[in-house]
Amino acid sequence: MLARFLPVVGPAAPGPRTRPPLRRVAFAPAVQPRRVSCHISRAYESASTAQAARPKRRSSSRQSTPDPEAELEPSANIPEAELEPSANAPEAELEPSANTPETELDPSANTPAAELEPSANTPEAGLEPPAEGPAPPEPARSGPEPAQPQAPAFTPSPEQQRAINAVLEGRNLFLTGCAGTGKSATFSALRKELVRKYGSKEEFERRVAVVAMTGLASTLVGGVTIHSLLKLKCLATFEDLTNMTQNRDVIALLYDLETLMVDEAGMMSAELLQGLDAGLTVARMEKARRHAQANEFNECQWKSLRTAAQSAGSAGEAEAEDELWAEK
Ligand SMILES: Nc1ncnc2c1ncn2[C@@H]1O[C@H](COP(=O)(O)OP(=O)(O)OP(=O)(O)O)[C@@H](O)[C@H]1O
Repeated sequence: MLARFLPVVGPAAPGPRTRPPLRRVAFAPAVQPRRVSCHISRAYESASTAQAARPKRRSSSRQSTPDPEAELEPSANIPEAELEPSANAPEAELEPSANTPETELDPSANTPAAELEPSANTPEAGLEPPAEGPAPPEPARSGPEPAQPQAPAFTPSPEQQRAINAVLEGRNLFLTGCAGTGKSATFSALRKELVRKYGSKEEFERRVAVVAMTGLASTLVGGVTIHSLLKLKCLATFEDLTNMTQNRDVIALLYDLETLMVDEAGMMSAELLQGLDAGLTVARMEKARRHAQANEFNECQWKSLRTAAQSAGSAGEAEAEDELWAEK
């Protein structure tokens, strides 16, 4: 097998056999991309662990259960029939007239198992039956609601903060890193920072577009798919992309855009990237054209004002304006 990887350099040279050095194939890119790494804090771990281990509500009414594991996860270890004492018996044993088909039974006697036992807080149904009498005291509910463990506020690591600052300063950023290094967390933190920067949701949506390559990913990052943003079909052809740059709605949308956040940008095809670039270029050109038009408009206004002043006979004012005009 090793021979397959030895470089073939021609016929073997006579003389002492020296093993040529093996060539190393480097898979790492020439330019090492900036990586974002993070350290999951202890507080975060303990919070999530506490949430996972939090016993379910009904375990309070089953404190006499000897098995501690069963107390934590009753549904995992105990069959559903054993959860309620009255449910131990099969349905046929619950009612003397069990042989009768269910449809023919008295409704009160033929209630399904979940309805028979109002106290059966089955997790599947999650039913809270109407209280038919005075409710038994429940120590867990009588006091104040126990505080739910919450995930601690996200504190970006220095690397993550550097990435966020770069975008806030208006620089282009390509964020990459291994799985679980905190890219998505940085993405969300950056989104929050931009919402804070623009003050309102409307302004944020006008200035920032958050897109992803798939519908699910776009939902997770609180954005839309890039195809939806650019009004493209799923499998956009080159012609579609060209048409997109002439779509006034799309250009109007890109016109005000200051930041484009793309999740999983590596999934973007070269054509799509090119189309996006073309759309943004057209939008920028349109902006420059309108700006120039606005300046022209100002000049026109200035001229008409000057003409109006002259016709009004205020020669002094007109001369002053002439001087100003000459300065311009
Ligand atoms: N600064 C931080 N402090 C505490 N926890 C963090 C921090 N950054 C990331 N995490 C946590 O690390 C875990 C992985 O982060 P994240 O999902 O953002 O990684 P990722 O690089 O996007 O991973 P993947 O490439 O698999 O999507 C998450 O549980 C996240 O909450």
